[in-house]
Order: sequence, then structure tokens, then C-alpha cells
Amino acid sequence: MKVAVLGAGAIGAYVGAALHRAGVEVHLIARGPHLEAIRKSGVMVLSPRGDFVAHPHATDDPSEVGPVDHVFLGLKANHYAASGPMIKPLLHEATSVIAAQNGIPWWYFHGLKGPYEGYRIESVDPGGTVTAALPLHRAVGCVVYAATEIERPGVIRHYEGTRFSIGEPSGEPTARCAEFSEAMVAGGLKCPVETDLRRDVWIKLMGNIAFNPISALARATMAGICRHDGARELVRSMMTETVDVARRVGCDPGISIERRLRGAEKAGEHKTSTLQDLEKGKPLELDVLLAAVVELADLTGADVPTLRAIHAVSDLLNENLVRAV
Ligand SMILES: NC(=O)C1=CN([C@@H]2O[C@H](COP(=O)(O)OP(=O)(O)OC[C@H]3O[C@@H](n4cnc5c(N)ncnc54)[C@H](OP(=O)(O)O)[C@@H]3O)[C@@H](O)[C@H]2O)C=CC1
Ligand SMILES: CC(C)(CO)C(=O)C(=O)O
Repeated sequence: MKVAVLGAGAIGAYVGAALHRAGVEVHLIARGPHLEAIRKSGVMVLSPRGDFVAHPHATDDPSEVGPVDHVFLGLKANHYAASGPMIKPLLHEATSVIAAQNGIPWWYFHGLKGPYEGYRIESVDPGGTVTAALPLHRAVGCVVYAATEIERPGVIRHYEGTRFSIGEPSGEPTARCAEFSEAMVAGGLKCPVETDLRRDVWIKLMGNIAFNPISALARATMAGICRHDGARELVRSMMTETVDVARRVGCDPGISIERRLRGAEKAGEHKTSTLQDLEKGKPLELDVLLAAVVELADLTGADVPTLRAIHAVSDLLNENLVRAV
């Protein structure tokens, strides 16, 4: 089995290192000083589960890699639309694209029976550009329950969590999912193949939709947000509105707000990936989190005043960041 990790950043390099450790042929696609450090010294993973170094092949040129069985997409979602030329050399007829993405994926309504089947979410897939780069038949969903960070070029700090739930948009238990899952497990990760990954998407999103923008706006860690009574209440409101939207598009996350809050609290003094991006002056990955759910609220008639307000201020923050880059 041959795997390319396109966007071998905090999550991608962590997964690539784990797969390589399991004996999989792994090619990391990265860039800049991070790529140079990996080429020189490999990927060093610092983890409470034990540190290790892996030396997979690393490049910035996908045509050096050629077609692979699975592309693990570790890019931020706002890079998906432009990823077409990068991904093309990696594809053969049956290559799957497994996207480790927070928020609502571009494939969300693909093959979902009901009134919204085939609906394209503009804030996730503007003008169909993401679907053009990442064709729907190749898409395998992945919900990431791990927290990692690039501590310095070539060095990944793993904080907690090893679960990468995967699943087909159709819910079918396919051979391609089974093959990837087995390799992940061999690499020491958890990789259940779900028949209803959309439920995981919403459970994860209940946390990200609140913690990620608040963490950037307040420059607070997950635990810091939970400790502040007002911010904790804000998280509750955002989660409640999100669950309403999820149910309106036919998915009940089936978890209480308090349980979800306690789960997020366990991440401790972790800086969300959005806060990490803010600190690095990078654009924020908020369209697939907030804008997408506000768009779905408009589609379904849900009342989401808190999501709308936080979306407006975090969008302004993002606009200012993008202007400054
Ligand atoms: N980090 C975490 O704990 C979690 C992340 N996620 C999700 O995982 C996904 C990835 O996040 P994360 O790993 O944190 O993001 P990172 O920014 O750490 O990783 C993305 C990597 O892709 C690289 N990249 C971008 N464009 C190119 C290109 N054209 N060629 C080569 N490399 C490129 C980036 O390089 P550069 O820095 O130069 O732009 C960066 O190293 C996101 O959707 C995120 O929401 C989900 C749960 C937890
Ligand atoms: C906070 C965390 C690790 C889990 O909710 C995450 O998904 C992110 O940083 O974007």
C-alpha cells in the first residue's frame, strides 16, 4: 500500500510518521523550512505515548511520488480548492482521498438520501471548486480526535487523542476504508470505520464551532475558555444552535451539551488549530466551521443568533489577517 500525505503539517506529518512506522510506503508532501527539516532529520513526534522519529520520503513535488492508493489530505480546508494540480499526479483510477478536516466536508450531502441530497454548500465548496479538485467518488471522510502542533520545523507535538474515524459518504464498509484503517491501527492509531460518519462530523463540530473562533478572538486555550463562566455559557449557546441545525439536516449528534463540553475541557491548555494559525499570522479555517453552519441555518430556517454574531466578528478578524499577509 502506497500513501501520500498532501499537506504534512501538524496532523498530516503525525499520521504519516505513524503509518511509516507500521511499514507503509509513505510520501510526505510539505514545503518550506518544515520540509527541509524533515528531509534532514525525519519527522520527530513528541507524545505522551512515547517519542519517536520516522524517516519517510518527503518532497514538495507530487510528480516525484506518482500515483498512490490513498491520499491523506492534511491541508487546511481553505487550501482544498487550489489543491487540484498538486493532487493530480497522485491519482490512479482507484485512489481514495481521505480528508482530515474539521467542520462540514465538501462531500456532506453527496449520497445522503433526503431533501438536501446533492446540495452544494457554497461556503465549503465555492462555485464547485473543491469538488472539481477532489472528485466526490474519491472522497473518504475523516473526523480527527487528536490534537497536535508543529512545535518547530520537523517536530510534531502530540498532545492527546489518537482516534481518526473514517467512513464513506454512502456509509458502506468498503475495502479501501478497511485497508487504510488496518494500516492506521498497525501504526498505533485508532481508526474505526463508521457507517454514519456524519454523526461524528457534528459531534466534533459542536466543539470546533465554539472553541476555535472563541480561542482566536480571546487568545484563550480550551481549558481557559471553560474556566470563564461567560465564555462557557457562550460555548453552550453555540453548541445548542449547532445541534438544532444538525437535526434540521437530518442528523442527531445524540450527545448532551454538558458531555460534549466536558470532552473538550479534557484537551486542557491546548491552543486550537485556529489560535495556532492566528499566532502564525495565517488565514483562519473558519468557513467550514461557522460560515457553513450559518449557511445551513439559512437553508433550513434555523434561528442561530449566537453563531451569526461570532461568525461576523471572526470573519472580520480573518479579513484583517488576510489583508495583513
Ligand atoms: N492540529 C490539530 O490538532 C487538528 C487539526 N485538525 C484539522 O486537520 C487539518 C490540518 O490541520 P493542521 O495539521 O493543524 O494544519 P497545518 O497548517 O499544521 O498543516 C497543513 C500543512 O500543509 C502545508 N501546505 C499548505 N499548502 C501546501 C502546498 N501547496 N504544498 C505543500 N504543503 C502545503 C502547510 O504548509 P505552510 O505552513 O507553509 O502553509 C502546513 O504544513 C485541518 O482541517 C484541521 O482543522 C483537526 C483536528 C485537530
Ligand atoms: C481543539 C481540537 C484539537 C479538538 O477540538 C481541534 O480540533 C483543533 O485544534 O482544531
